[in-house]
Amino acid sequence: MILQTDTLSLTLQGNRLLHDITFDVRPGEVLGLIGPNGAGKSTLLRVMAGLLRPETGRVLLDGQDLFSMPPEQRGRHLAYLPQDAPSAIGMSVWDVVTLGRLPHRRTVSAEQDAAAVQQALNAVGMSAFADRSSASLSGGERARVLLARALAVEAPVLLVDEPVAALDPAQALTVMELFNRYAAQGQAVAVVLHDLALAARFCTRIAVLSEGALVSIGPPSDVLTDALFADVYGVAVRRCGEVAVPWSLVSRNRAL
Ligand SMILES: Nc1ncnc2c1ncn2[C@@H]1O[C@H](COP(=O)(O)OP(=O)(O)OP(=O)(O)O)[C@@H](O)[C@H]1O
Repeated sequence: MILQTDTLSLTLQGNRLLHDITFDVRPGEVLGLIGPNGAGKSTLLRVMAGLLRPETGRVLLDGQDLFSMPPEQRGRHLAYLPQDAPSAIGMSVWDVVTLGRLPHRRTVSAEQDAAAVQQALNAVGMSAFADRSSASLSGGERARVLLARALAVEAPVLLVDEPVAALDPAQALTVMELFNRYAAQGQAVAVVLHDLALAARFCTRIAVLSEGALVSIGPPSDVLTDALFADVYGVAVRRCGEVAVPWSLVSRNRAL
């Protein structure tokens, strides 16, 4: 399924959070959403997930307006991992991941639900933790369980907000490889990232948000230019092979 935004704009409490955003997330791709703190990435993802209505513009899923879809249908088509998912105190890991099956209520068998939960736990390497209380997990373990909850939806479109922020380098690579595998199976993945080396390596295309506007979109090598780093982040980079490493502040005032 293809998820498109059409001239989205949103102002909340006098702040213009999104301005005239038109782009799409296509089946078979991992689209990286990057940009400075406060650029509007999470807000955009929430609108794309149908959780926040845009002031103007539309979100279309295979051409159908997302906000006119019954919530359970929308929930089966779109899986969303928020940046700050609350901890489910007292629930087991298995039960937390099972929450991802709620949109399928009464449409599939209990065995199918259990198989999806098991597969999601396997995918993030957390099946050995199934019976543990979610309250007892480390930060990185909790992040992987919450990702498993989104994977358990088995949705054709996956929207994930900073899924690797709490992960060590090996786990971060594992998760990015997982997104590439999902995309190779035909799913559309949109992922908010701050790690630009991971974005360059694993994303099919990168969309750059700055101050609520989409300032660039395309393949990583076209988008991640020295000018982009200077203009959007206020940093100069050093290049180590294909990887651009933030190296110095172009303007200390701008970057702060
Ligand atoms: N309900 C709201 N009312 C007013 N302003 C808001 C609201 N929600 C978010 N904002 C503001 O909108 C801007 C964008 O927030 P958002 O969380 O989308 O940024 P982000 O790009 O995801 O940032 P980060 O990289 O720090 O997570 C921020 O300046 C934030 O303070």
